[in-house]
Parts: sequence; C-alpha cells; structure tokens
Amino acid sequence: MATSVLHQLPTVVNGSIHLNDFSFVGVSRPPCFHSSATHLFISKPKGSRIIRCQSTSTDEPKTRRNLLDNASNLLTNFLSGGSLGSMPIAEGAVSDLFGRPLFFSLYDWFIEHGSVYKLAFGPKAFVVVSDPIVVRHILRENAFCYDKGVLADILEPIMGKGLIPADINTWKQRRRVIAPGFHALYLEAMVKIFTDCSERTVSKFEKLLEVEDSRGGKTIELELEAEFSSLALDIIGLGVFNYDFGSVTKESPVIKAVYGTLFEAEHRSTFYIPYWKIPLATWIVPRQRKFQNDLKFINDCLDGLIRNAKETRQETDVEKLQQRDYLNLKDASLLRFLVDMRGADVDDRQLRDDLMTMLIAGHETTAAVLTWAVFLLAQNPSKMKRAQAEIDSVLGQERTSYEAVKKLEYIRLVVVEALRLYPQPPLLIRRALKSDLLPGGYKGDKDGYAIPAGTDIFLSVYNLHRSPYFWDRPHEFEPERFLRQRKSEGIEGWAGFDPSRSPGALYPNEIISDFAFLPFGGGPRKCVGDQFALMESTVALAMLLQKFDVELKGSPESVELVTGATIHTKNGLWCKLRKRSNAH
Ligand code: HEM
Repeated sequence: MATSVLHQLPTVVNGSIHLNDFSFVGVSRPPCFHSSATHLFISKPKGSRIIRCQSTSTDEPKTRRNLLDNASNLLTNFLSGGSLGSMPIAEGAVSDLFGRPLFFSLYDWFIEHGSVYKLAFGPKAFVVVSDPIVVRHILRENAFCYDKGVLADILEPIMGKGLIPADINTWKQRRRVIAPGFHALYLEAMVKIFTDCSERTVSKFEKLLEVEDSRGGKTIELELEAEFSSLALDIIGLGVFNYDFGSVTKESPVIKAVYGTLFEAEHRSTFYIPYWKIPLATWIVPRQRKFQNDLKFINDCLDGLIRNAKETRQETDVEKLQQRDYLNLKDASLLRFLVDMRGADVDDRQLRDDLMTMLIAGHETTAAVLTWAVFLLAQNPSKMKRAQAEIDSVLGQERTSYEAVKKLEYIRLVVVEALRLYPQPPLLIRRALKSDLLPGGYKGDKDGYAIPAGTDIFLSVYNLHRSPYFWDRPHEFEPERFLRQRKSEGIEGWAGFDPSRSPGALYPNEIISDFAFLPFGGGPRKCVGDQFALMESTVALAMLLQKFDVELKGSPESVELVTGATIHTKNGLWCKLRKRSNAH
C-alpha cells in the first residue's frame, strides 16, 4: 500500500512483537543476515526497504502487499493515533514480520524513512530511533523523562524491584548501593573467577579430545553456544552470590530451574499480550505452573544464600569494603558487599530481586557475546590467526590475569566488535513520562519532533551500530576499526569517534563514540556490569583460542538466528575443535 489514502496514517505492522528487557521478536532468520564481510547489504539504493544476504539470491524484494497486510493496515489506521508532526511513518506490512526478527525490518525502515520514524502495529505505535544525537537526549540529557514502559510489565513478575524494571525511587536507592560494588579490586578478583571457570570448560574439552584421540580422531564437534551458556551461568553465580552452579560439568535441579525461568522470560518477551496476567492462568496452564515452581525453587535458593550472608555479616563502611583483600577472600561476591555495607540495610525481598536481576541480566548476554565472537572469527581466518598470535605472545601457556587482559588488546576489540554487530539486546525500550521535544538528529527535522506523554520508544541499538552514516563498512567484521579516530564530518551535534575522549578505558564505549556505539546503554541506566561482562568475555575467548583451533561445523548460512532476550542461534553454534598444534 505504498501510495494510498492511508499514507499519512500509521500502518499496521503486527505479527510477533516481542517486548522484553532485553528486546524481542522470536522469529528465525537465515544467518547470513548477520554474518560478517559481504554478507549483509542493502540490496537497493537508499529508499528501498529490503536487506538480504548475498547468498540467498532467491530472496526477492517484496513489493506487493497481501490481503492480510492490507487488512492489518486498515485496522491500525483505525485504532492507532495519527501522525506525530513531521515525523515520518513507516509503511510496513504484516507479512514483513513473519519471516524474520523485528529489528531487521526496523533497519529497512530506518534506511527508507530516516533516523526517527513512527511505526504502528495493531492499536500500538512506537517511535523508532536510530540516531546517536536523539538517543543521547533520551538516555542521558533527559533520562528521567522516561521509564522502561512495557519492559517493566514483562520483567516485574520475575525481577520484582530489581534495577532493570524498578520504579524510579527504588532504582535511585538501589543503584547508589549496587554500582560501587563493581569496584576495581572486585573486578580484579573476578578475573580470577573467570579464569578458574574457563579452565573448567577448557579441561572438559581436552578430556573429550583425549577420548577422541584414543579412537584415532583429532577433532570433536561441540555446540558452543550451550557451553558458553553454562560457563556464563557458573561465573555469574560465583561473582554475584558466591554460589557454584557447576553447570559446566553437571546437571542439577537448580540449574534446570534457572533455565526454565529464562525460557519463560524469553517466551513472555516474544508475546505482545501479557497472557501470564490472565486470572488463574498461573495455576491452570501447565507451563505457567512449571514457571512458578522454577521461580520458587530459585527464590528459595537465593533466600538461603541471603540468610547465610546476613548471619555472617561484618558491617563496614563502603570505602573500607572496597579495600578488602578480594583476591584472598573466600567470598568476594557482590552479595557479601551488599550485606556488609554499613547503612544499607535492606529487606531480603529487595536483595533477592537484585540478585535475580543480575543473574538474568548477566548470563545470556555474555554467552551471546562469546557465541557471536567465535562465529565471526571462524569466518575470518586471518583475524583468527591474529587473535591467536596475540594470545600466544601475551599468555604463552599461562593462565589469564588482570594484567594480561590489559595486554590482550586485539581480543578486547574482537569482543566489542562482536557486540557492535550483535548488540544484546538489539533494542532498548522507553516510555515518555511527560511530553518532550526530541532533537531532529542527523538528516532529521531541524525543529525536532514533539512527542506526547505516554509515547513508547524503541531505541534501535542494532541500527545505530550498523548505521551507514556513522560507520565505515558498517556490516563488516573489523575489530581494528575502534582504533581509528573518526571526525564528525559536518554532522552537527555529534562529536565523532575519538578514543582519547575516555582515557584509560580498556574498551570503547558510548563516550568515545558519542552514543554511536552503545552496547551497554548510556546515561544513568547504563549497565552496571559492563566491565565485568567485557573482561569475562575477553578471558573466556582467550583461554579457548589459546588451546583450540575452532571452525564452524557447517556453513555460516546454516546457523539460524533467533531473538528473544538476546540474539542467539536457533539450533546452536556447532563447531569443530582441534587441539592447537602450533600453540606455544
Ligand atoms: C555482555 C553482557 C551484557 C550486556 C550486553 C548488557 C547490556 C545491558 C544494557 C544494554 C543495559 C541497559 C538497558 C536499558 O537501558 O534499558 C543493561 C542494564 C543492566 N545490566 Fe547489563 N549487560 C551485560 C552484562 C551484565 C552483567 C554481567 C550484569 C551484572 C553482573 C548486568 C547487570 C545489569 C543491570 C543491573 C542493569 C540495569 C541498570 C540500571 O537500570 O541501573 N549486565 N545491561
């Protein structure tokens, strides 16, 4: 319905819209879409909507709308509000969304309509933002004009008043207490935990290779996404509440309960209708019953850990807490810090919500970074070689350490480049609490865009990270790109990309890129665990590549992509592992 009388009105784009903390849309997509090098391109010049893979030549641009599209467009125009001043309106089609994750379509419309546009589906309308200047306004300059909107509804039953869904007053109190917990000595002690846990994973693989060797084989096939998930679960358990899930080597009821809860959180995030709020559904629908049981199991486990920590409380001032000898403490966890902090008495329920939030926020996200880093490296043998050469020269056969992480520059860049191409989550969600005037951003309306209170907003990190206006060769895997300065080149209101803006930072961040690179959000609601996660990924990747050569088992195209809480694979990341023959 390219040029109809409905042109000025919003258009239905429904299908599975998925709202979660951590974003949405759970439909699969051929992997070439997100792979490196030449795989992703815009098939027509600006103005076209179709992005596709070079290798899927049958994937013809869709120009015709079907009956369902037209019906859904009509419905939206009827139900949803009108236009927002001069803001462009995306004309999509419901059929666009059935074959692929939402954020791919959002990219097409970004290229077609610009960096701020309105998208409507069913009775709902969202403003989609893909511009660093506008994102900076929402996340930092006017941050308290926005809350998490629909995201909070979805997460509240699981995370309660944890930092991510918390109302503003709770958030202010808890953020002040939790953020200091991620201090330098804690992170240094965590590098030891990352190393110990990665060592368990490596030794598991070595044992499998030994068995294979005794049969005359040299290669094993492994599903690495699941292995990374176990590793990240063990790390978050030890780092946040000093509990060893031991999931790399065993199954246990608590691990099953964690995965059950994560599964449901993901499922909820892929449904627009809050089915879990239907009266009695919790007790009648078997999956909901299972979810309640899983949740209770984890909550009981967390309650026990909190009880123990409180029984052994040693109340101390924050400054003293931050100077403890973390490397030699038996319990260096964040829970210990939170319980011991003087003046931060808090009820057990709030503490449990905090722990649950960090368990969920810090687990799948990091596993996804490792998955995509390996996926990208495996397709780029020269970059893989460079990564392994760096590991050999920094580590030799030694274990990773905090000092080593500082020297593993290329591995750190591989990690952030994986996060650029596969941001976790690909979309952030906000809702305007008051009316606001958004800046126009690059190429937008100079007078900006007025939005009313209640406007729901998607901040597309995926679009920002692959914007042709802010990145050279935006779809290519080039870890080295972060070393280069990039001038603002006439983009008014954007300061350009300048590593010197954040001196001493181990990893590129939103300050260096003036909000063009936003893997951990920005402003007051920025991720508290960013350095934890980045160092964890660096250590795990370095230890894996120190010992093994890794290849994809099948073609990159056979790795299908799905999104829920994070961007992950549909059927796992199947790889072939061999002991490195040329390791030092
Ligand atoms: C690679 C791994 C990770 C990624 C990509 C990631 C990403 C993010 C992003 C984008 C946000 C901002 C959400 C928003 O503005 O709506 C966020 C918030 C948060 N993350 Fe992370 N995260 C990661 C790991 C972790 C870890 C390891 C922890 C804890 C140990 C953690 C705890 C949190 C918390 C508590 C918040 C809420 C902060 C607040 O609202 O004050 N994350 N994360």
